[in-house]
Amino acid sequence: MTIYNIALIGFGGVNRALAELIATKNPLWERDLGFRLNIVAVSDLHLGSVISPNGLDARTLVEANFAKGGFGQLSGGSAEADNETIIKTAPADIIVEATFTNPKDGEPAVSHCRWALQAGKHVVTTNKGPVAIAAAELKALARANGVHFEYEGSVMSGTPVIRMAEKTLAGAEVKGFEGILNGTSNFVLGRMEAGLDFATAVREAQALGYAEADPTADVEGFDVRLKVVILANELLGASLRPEEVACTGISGLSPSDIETAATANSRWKLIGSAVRNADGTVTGSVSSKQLPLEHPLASVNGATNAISLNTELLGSVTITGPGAGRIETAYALLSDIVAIHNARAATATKEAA
Ligand SMILES: NC(=O)c1ccc[n+]([C@@H]2O[C@H](COP(=O)([O-])OP(=O)(O)OC[C@H]3O[C@@H](n4cnc5c(N)ncnc54)[C@H](O)[C@@H]3O)[C@@H](O)[C@H]2O)c1
Ligand SMILES: N[C@@H](CCO)C(=O)O
Repeated sequence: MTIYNIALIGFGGVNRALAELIATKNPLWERDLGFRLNIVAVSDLHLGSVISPNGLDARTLVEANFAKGGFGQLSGGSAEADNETIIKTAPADIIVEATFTNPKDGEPAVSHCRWALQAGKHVVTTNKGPVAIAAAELKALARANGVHFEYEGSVMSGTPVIRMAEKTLAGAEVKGFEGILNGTSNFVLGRMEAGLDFATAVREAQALGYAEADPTADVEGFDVRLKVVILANELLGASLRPEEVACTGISGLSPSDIETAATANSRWKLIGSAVRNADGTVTGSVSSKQLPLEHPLASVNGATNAISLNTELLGSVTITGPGAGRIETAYALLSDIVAIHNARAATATKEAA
């Protein structure tokens, strides 16, 4: 049986949910997936950092109500978040990066990923910053160091879209996509349709763990812009940068806009899309659109996301599922670890043959 030692960078909603899953699901994973996870280090800006080479008890981590700097009370702990030391020196096979998404330059998460890959450690992340801004560099670094850089949860949380499009739809020739790629804004639009004001609806999305640390990114479309860049670069072979994608959000929509759309049998949706043009270039955009009720994306509600991939051989293929949420996103991290485990097993089999 394989044990993967993991270090959690950031201990907010998503990584805490992963620890919660580890506390209850390790026996199941051991039986069904062939590995278990052991948390050997955690670092969080608010709580501090801790290294325990033999492993920390996941349940204690989740249940203890640590105050600011609280990891300082643990054996091997410090009240300061020393990410660099943790990433470089903790005896971890996999670094799990789930700090806040910085839509401007991806930092400090880009550095976290770089340090880990240079140290020969796999990286799994739900953080959109490093993927949208530095994927090419980080993938090259991973290859050079014989490790993996995996980021399924950076788009549509645990709903498989990146791996599904790349592996299961290989050869179908994706030509473009359009989708609802932000759970918070979709949830907020639905709550406004139910009569709530914008600010209350955003607060609800925050309480449910859908929103970014700064929800401006959700409602102004910046979060979707990162996801459009990630998918365009990954699936359409583009090398877009976020500032090249035109972007408007939902904050300009008033209750009367929402009402007018309903009267016209339509609904507002924040749509992210990209298309490969005839000359081979790729154009991406993010904007709120009034969709007729019969449009396939009009009936996608709450924090659910959906994406329609336009393919040469199959026509339109639509994937729908959770686009945000703590456990849903922690599942994406697990799916990345499963991918690493399966790739290692395949290499071992090849080498043995
Ligand atoms: N919550 C979701 O539904 C969801 C879905 C997909 C992707 N994501 C992404 O996953 C990441 C984590 O999301 P979350 O919901 O857990 O966010 P969160 O705000 O709940 O947690 C982030 C944690 O990171 C810590 N942190 C911030 N900067 C740090 C630093 N420099 N060093 C160490 N710790 C630091 C914060 O103290 C906080 O505890 C974000 O990048 C987010 O965009 C979240
Ligand atoms: N804040 C994001 C999280 C998922 O990336 C959303 O609401 O979709």
